[in-house]
Amino acid sequence: MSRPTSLTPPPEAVVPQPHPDAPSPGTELGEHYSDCFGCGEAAPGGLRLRTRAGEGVSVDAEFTVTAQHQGAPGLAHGGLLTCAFDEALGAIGYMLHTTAVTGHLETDFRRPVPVGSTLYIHAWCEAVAGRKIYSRAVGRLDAADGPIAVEAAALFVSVGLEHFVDNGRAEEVRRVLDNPDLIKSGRAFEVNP
Ligand SMILES: CCCCCCCCCCCCCCCC(=O)SCCNC(=O)CCNC(=O)[C@H](O)C(C)(C)COP(=O)(O)OP(=O)(O)OC[C@H]1O[C@@H](n2cnc3c(N)ncnc32)[C@H](O)[C@@H]1OP(=O)(O)O
Repeated sequence: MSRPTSLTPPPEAVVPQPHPDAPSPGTELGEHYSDCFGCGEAAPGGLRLRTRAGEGVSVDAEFTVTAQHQGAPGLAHGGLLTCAFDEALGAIGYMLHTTAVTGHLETDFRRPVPVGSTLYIHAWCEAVAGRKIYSRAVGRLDAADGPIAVEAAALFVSVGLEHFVDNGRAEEVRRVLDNPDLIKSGRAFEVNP
């Protein structure tokens, strides 16, 4: 048996079912916040991840690597690839109807990801223990059944709206509270000032 880590679900963890109000498989999840670097349309140079609800507690996402995402010439920066996985893994919260933030995230880079390629990410929840959500993801090059380029494992922690209101910079928080449309509706996040 391998050594337990912070990514090892505790014995009391359960395999979750999708929330009864979770979006059905194939539903486009859209951006969760217009300025989000991972999914927002308004974020300059952002990843613009496109995410759909998957089967069970899972999501599928696509990320096309542009010249703005380079680390080495013509190759994606590893940190930005990790960002794409953070975003996809975070979207699992929609399937559980909770808002969760990353506590711990590990990424394994298996092959280089060239500019112009599209990473097909499948992310799923393995277990939930109280507020702790244990998830994994795999990213394949240029097709849903393409070669594996990146794998990730994460622990997310469910938080309330106050996490964002209390910790975010006041001007952005105020802007969102004044215009809840900036946080997309029809998702797990409800902004009720
Ligand atoms: C204006 C309104 C707008 C609203 C708009 C909403 C927008 C919705 C946006 C969503 C966004 C998603 C975007 C992508 C995902 C990010 O990128 S999120 C950004 C990156 N992550 C962060 O900034 C999180 C920073 N960390 C924290 O805030 C706090 O450490 C946490 C994670 C909330 C936990 O703190 P806490 O709530 O005080 O809870 P705590 O008791 O410490 O931990 C709870 C449990 O988790 C365990 N745990 C916590 N961290 C770890 C860790 N790193 N390793 C192992 N175990 C851990 C603890 O041991 C504990 O276990 P138990 O004792 O229950 O067994």
